[in-house]
Amino acid sequence: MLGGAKPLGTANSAAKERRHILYVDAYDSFSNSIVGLLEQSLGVSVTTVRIDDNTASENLTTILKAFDAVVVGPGPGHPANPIDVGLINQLWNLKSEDLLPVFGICLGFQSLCLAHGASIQRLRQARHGIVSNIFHNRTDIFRNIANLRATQYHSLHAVLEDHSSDSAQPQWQTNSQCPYIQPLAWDMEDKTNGIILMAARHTEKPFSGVQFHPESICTSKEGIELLRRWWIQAEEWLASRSRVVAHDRTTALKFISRAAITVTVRDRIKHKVRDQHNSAAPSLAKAIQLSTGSQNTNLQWACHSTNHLGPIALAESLGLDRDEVILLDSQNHSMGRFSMLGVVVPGETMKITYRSWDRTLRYGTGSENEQAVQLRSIDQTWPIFQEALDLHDPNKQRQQRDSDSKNEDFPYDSPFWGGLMGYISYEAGLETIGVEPHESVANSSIPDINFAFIHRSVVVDHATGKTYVQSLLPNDSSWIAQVGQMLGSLTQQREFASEPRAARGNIRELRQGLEMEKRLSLSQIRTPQEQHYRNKVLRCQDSLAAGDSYELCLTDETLIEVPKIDGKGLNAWALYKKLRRKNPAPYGAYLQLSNATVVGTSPERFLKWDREGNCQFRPIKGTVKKSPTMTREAAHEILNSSKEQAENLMIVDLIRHDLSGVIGAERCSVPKLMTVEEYEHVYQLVSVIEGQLPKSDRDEGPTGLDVLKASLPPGSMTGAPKKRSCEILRDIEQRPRGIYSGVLGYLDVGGAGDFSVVIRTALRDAREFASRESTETWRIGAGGAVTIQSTDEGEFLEMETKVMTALTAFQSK
Ligand SMILES: C=C(O[C@@H]1C=C(C(=O)O)C=C[C@H]1O)C(=O)O
Ligand SMILES: NC(=O)CC[C@H](N)C(=O)O
Repeated sequence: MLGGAKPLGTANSAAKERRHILYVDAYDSFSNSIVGLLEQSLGVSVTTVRIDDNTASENLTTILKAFDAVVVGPGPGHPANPIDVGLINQLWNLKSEDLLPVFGICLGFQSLCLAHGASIQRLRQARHGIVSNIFHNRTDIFRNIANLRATQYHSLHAVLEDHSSDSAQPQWQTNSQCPYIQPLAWDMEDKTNGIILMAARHTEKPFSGVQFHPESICTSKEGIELLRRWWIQAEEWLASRSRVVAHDRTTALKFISRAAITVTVRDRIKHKVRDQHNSAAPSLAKAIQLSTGSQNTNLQWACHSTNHLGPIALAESLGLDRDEVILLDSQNHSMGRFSMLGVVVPGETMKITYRSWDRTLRYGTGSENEQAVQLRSIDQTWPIFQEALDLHDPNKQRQQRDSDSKNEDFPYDSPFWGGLMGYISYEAGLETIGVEPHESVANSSIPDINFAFIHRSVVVDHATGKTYVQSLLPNDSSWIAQVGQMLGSLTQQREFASEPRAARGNIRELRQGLEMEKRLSLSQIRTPQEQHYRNKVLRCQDSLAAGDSYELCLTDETLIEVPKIDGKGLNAWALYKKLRRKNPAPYGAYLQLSNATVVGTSPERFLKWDREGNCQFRPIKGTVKKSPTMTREAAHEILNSSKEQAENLMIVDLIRHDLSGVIGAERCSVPKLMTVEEYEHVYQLVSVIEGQLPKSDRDEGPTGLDVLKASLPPGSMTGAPKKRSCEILRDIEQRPRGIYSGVLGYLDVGGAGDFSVVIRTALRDAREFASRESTETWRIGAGGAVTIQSTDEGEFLEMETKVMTALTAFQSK
């Protein structure tokens, strides 16, 4: 595993001017981790440039004058394809006076070999997320390196001598086909592929590289050592040439697109301030605040011991099940602690939606006062949300009011005090990474961001049996008292369950249930057609074999047509109650908001952060269906196989990259790598990636929302590298995913947040519902990660297993 990397020669280099490395990013999902590793272990400063930055490409030699060395990163595609490597090719032809050390990783390494006579061929079986021993002769960058185990993510490999690739003997000398490329390491363990070139150097120029990934969480710490060896060599070369680096870097930086430069946290902060000046954020955030009729927000709250009263009974007693509402329901599951009810007050609660398709932000407390604002891009929405949260932050408000009331306490054990609740769709995520959605998204009326600003909330702590009733509205103590009374009587009722009341409740429930079952017995379920799905799996594998992706999370949609009776549809609340019974999960969700109905039981946390800035991702990758013959031990064995572990590892590395891009790689850790968790119908392989936001004022440093927006769409639903994988999936799936594959949760005014991945969830579109007379349509998305080791049949069965977890609610008894 990758340990904490210490800067090289700290004492000496502190006195010296920091060296500068230019990192060339080929749109990989591991780049930020590489940048972090370089900064940490070499004590250098890194600037990123993208392969397709035209201005940078035109001015590359000027840019290079401000750098000591270049690292060319991994990426999707083929080194012979100009689009996949962009400006990388220019590096191999630098004039002698412009020459500088270049280190290539994976695609960058292949490009180096290709430019010097090697042929690039497909592996017989691609190696994605595979960890193996690297065989080397302890020279050059491998000097003093003993056992190096390293992760590989490649479909292609460099062949230095055609016709001898089946040779079982590693070569260490140059050959006539590649007279300048000297091999330095090989993979000797792969029976299918034979020996594979793992590292090489140029014999005359300061170019070298590796085929594996030094930054992967599963690469041993010798990976860092190797980079240090390269760096020692690079510095020696620089000293021998007396190469002078331009001190004034402004000219060079002028030619690099700013979108790519912002890798370090420090740069991000500067950008953030600029973003906010540009946007319409302050006025919209103010409008949200003024919708309450007051400039001031106060957090009022009460805490009750409710003896483990669930949020369902509570919602029903408050009549919330009949209208718009958001319930985040952890069901007292071993993996979840809190349940929360966001109260949507008809005509009063501010709803904020954004559609990626037409880039329109809408907000208002009802359709009659809804405002529409045309935005340039989704980037402009985040400062609005952040500003609205900040305006309502009770701690900030208190500081502004008077500094003497510091002892006034807030319910710190409650993770949500109020704020934004709702979801962000998959297509909204696509917009954040610059991927066009499938064109049919234009037909959907479901917003891509769908939030309500929740002033009134109830939070149940299942661990302590306490319930918090909270309001951010001015003078709302009577509501708090009223809910308190309700809680009191519900708790009492449960303790001394008076027969007649319980019976009455049961009769209503029974009637509701019977009616639902009758409709469901008449419903039609259309699951994806097996052969179609299997063909799509094979198409995914074609892309994997070509080197365009390392893993693709393929998905499809199951449609359930339910007959309407007297124009009325299925009772979504009753459906949710049935689903949570059939498939208990820590991220149960019921949401009825702005044209969307969500009924879900997701097992997967996307991202949570607390008010102290501790962030946590919990990606799931690796699924085994439970059955009478599938014992826990057997499931463990399957989930420990190379196929499942590779699948999970790729996503862990991808999420480390996403998180590192915001908080810096040195703040990220992986406390849990590939542990098996048991759910109602499946075993899952789960990892935990954590990070700490830098301690700074929220106005300056990155916030949890910054981490969220930089990590969309969720990596476990895309595959890696994210951008190219999403493009491939769009073309294969031929449909928008909508809310499925998005994230759902809350942004708390106190600074916390928690979002699940929207899976194992049924969805209904209110406009579509209204447009049809006799039936309504529910949709359940499901899929799974396709890797080179998948079988099309296995993937189809896995998709079916996942659909079933949510489909159980639609099956009539
Ligand atoms: C795609 C789904 O699930 C995702 C894929 C998983 C996998 O490939 O094992 C596991 C959990 C989710 O991240 C789904 O449930 O529809
Ligand atoms: N990780 C990489 O850079 C992969 C390089 C290339 N696309 C391959 O698959 O071989």
